[in-house]
Amino acid sequence: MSILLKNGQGYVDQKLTKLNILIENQHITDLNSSVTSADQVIDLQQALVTPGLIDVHVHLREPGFTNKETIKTGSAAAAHGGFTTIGAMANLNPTPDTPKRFTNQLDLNTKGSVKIKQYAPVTRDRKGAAVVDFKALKSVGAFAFSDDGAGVADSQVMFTAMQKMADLNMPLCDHAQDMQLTQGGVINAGSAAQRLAVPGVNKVSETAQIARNLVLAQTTGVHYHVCHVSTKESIELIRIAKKSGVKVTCEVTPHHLLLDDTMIAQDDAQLKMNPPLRSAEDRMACVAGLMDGTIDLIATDHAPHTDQEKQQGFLKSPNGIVGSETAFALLYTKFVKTGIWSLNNLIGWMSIAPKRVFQLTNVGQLKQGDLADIAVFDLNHSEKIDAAKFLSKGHNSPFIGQQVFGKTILTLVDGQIVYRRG
Ligand SMILES: NC(=O)N[C@@H](CC(=O)O)C(=O)O
Ligand SMILES: [Zn+2]
Repeated sequence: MSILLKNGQGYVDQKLTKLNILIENQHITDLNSSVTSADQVIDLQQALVTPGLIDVHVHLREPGFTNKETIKTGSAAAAHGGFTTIGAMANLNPTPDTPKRFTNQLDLNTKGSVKIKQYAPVTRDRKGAAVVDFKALKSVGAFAFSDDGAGVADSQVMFTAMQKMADLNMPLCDHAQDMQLTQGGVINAGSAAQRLAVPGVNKVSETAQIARNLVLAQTTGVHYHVCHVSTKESIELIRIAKKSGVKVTCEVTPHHLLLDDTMIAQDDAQLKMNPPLRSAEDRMACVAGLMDGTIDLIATDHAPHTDQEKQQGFLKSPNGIVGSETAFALLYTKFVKTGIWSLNNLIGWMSIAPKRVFQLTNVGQLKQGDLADIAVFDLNHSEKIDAAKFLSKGHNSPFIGQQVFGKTILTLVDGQIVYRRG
């Protein structure tokens, strides 16, 4: 089976180039082929071709919470967003915390239409008490470890985990949050929380946890990756740590780049997530952190919940918003179309950097000979974000109704079409 993607354009060696991509046996055999026929020929009409996007922070919810999402719907949503590889978090039921459970999880994950890299938790059942058998879980395919959804509270547990992971050369991905300092807050502690009279989450709950973990990471030499960084002070600490040689990397979500708590007008749980939307100053620090290299990559933290759950307001709703199907278009429209970032920057943060930071294998990056993991975007037309078009079960997005450029036209995984715009 061969596919010819003709009349595209994309970045090859940092230069925008015309592309006629020939795909044979799952691989890109030529980026600028002169052949005119293939089993399937698709005219891209000058659309943008990128390496398949990579999202290292996704919640797929299966098993345990399939009313919110399944592996099938979550991976279809990823493909709809141009993602060809995703990192699936371990806050599932059962938690994939033993080799047997982990192997069962990998079996379930084969239902997905994109490549799923599976996280294992740091502690048994993500309870923060006993560490898992890292070596055994690595040997059955864990690509990284995270208790995401909760921070690892106990310093000794974190220290032990980091020591063991350093020996195994595995990344520890930290949902950095001190639950005692969080004190039942539901949105950022600040003017919106005051105005709406709801309990606030003080930003020190994140920053203090990162400070402790950076010290432990420096001592152990582990690759310490901070998930969804959100405060100016956290970013400043990471900047200093990087300069002093700590092996630290971090990610930021689209929503922490696009939204802040000054935009919270009323009690609306589509704006409730963890970490919460911070101040305008924090948001600007996230943008600056990406641009100066302190923040390594963008990850969505796609966290689907049911409509019913999200209709309960700030006090009762669960944390989280969906992100897979809107990330590229929103960021392209807000930052690239306005000239703040180059297209190359955005592709770097959404594909090249995640592959490099996590040393992902079996992932193609738009090079001759690579696996054909490819996304194609329409940069010339704008559309309203419409929840009825989501392939995710979750509709919990604060971006519904926004007019965006950069909708996905086509996504291929190993040369197979996994999404095509109708
Ligand atoms: N990021 C979120 O707001 N929610 C995550 C878990 C979490 O990190 O709290 C979820 O699994 O729903
Ligand atoms: Zn998290």
